[in-house]
Amino acid sequence: MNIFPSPTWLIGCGNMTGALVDGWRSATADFAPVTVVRPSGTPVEGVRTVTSAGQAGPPPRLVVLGFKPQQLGEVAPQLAPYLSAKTIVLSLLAGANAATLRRHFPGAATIVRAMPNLAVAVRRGVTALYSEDAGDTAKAEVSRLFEHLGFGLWTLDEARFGAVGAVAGSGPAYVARFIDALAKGGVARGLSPDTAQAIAVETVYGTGWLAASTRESMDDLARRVASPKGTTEAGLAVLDQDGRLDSLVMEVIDAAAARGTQLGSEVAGSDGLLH
Ligand SMILES: NC(=O)C1=CN([C@@H]2O[C@H](COP(=O)(O)OP(=O)(O)OC[C@H]3O[C@@H](n4cnc5c(N)ncnc54)[C@H](O)[C@@H]3O)[C@@H](O)[C@H]2O)C=CC1
Ligand SMILES: O=C(O)[C@@H]1CCC=N1
Repeated sequence: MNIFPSPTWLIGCGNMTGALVDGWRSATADFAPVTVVRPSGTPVEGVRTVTSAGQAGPPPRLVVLGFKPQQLGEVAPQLAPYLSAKTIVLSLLAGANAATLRRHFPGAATIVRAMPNLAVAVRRGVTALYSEDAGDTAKAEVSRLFEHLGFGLWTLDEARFGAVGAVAGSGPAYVARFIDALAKGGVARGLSPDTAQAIAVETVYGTGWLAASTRESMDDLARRVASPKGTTEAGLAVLDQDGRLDSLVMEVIDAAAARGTQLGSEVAGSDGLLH
């Protein structure tokens, strides 16, 4: 399957870009146009890997930024000379807004922000996309990359992009914590840790699948589980008391969003030119 603009460079290949590569591989993407640029040179199975942009070959049509936001100020000047007026810069960097990215890559054709989550590795990810300057062709090229990796959506503004990131980008970590808490409940009642984790994972997986299949409200789904005066109702009374789960999750999302804003300011100042 040909989904990559030619040439495509992946700058950095850690947890997130690695998850994208896993998803693309399982979707049988053809990696021939792709080069991974990573200082460590650690090979990526089936993908040409080099240690610097200077070794990557002809100027890229697409560059995926997959390093840490804090590295933007260091990496952008090394990369910018290789980008042309035909290059799409696709940034995965949390917090680095479109204006900051544009300042770092003034010569690129288009700047697109993407906020995927780790489940792209198994092609069940959620990816928010945002651009202030992408035309239809660039949007189609970027959409093609994500359409086999789960649910992707272009957001109308950067605030909504941030909102999807706060919920879905970070979401797998929060869900992992909830699974762990469920499993601990099983261990406390005598299950082995392995069994407890397996049933907690399968319960969350099955519930997500059910919810996605029926499209019913979460209230209705919970009501179908909780028999009047039954066991679940007793559990839900604790979970719902004073709306404490809602408040806790709201605090969690607020904290992540606030860190995103803070990261944005740190990164905006990292070019040494402005602010
Ligand atoms: N981990 C996640 O679930 C998500 C991460 N992101 C974003 O993805 C980006 C990467 O995050 P992770 O993969 O989690 O981090 P990571 O630490 O696992 O990977 C970072 C990669 O950058 C590479 N790198 C370091 N210095 C470099 C340089 N000078 N030039 C090129 N590459 C260099 C490293 O070799 C490493 O492969 C971040 O900007 C993050 O905000 C976005 C959505 C979700
Ligand atoms: O934690 C982070 O900063 C990145 C962005 C979303 C998920 N991981």
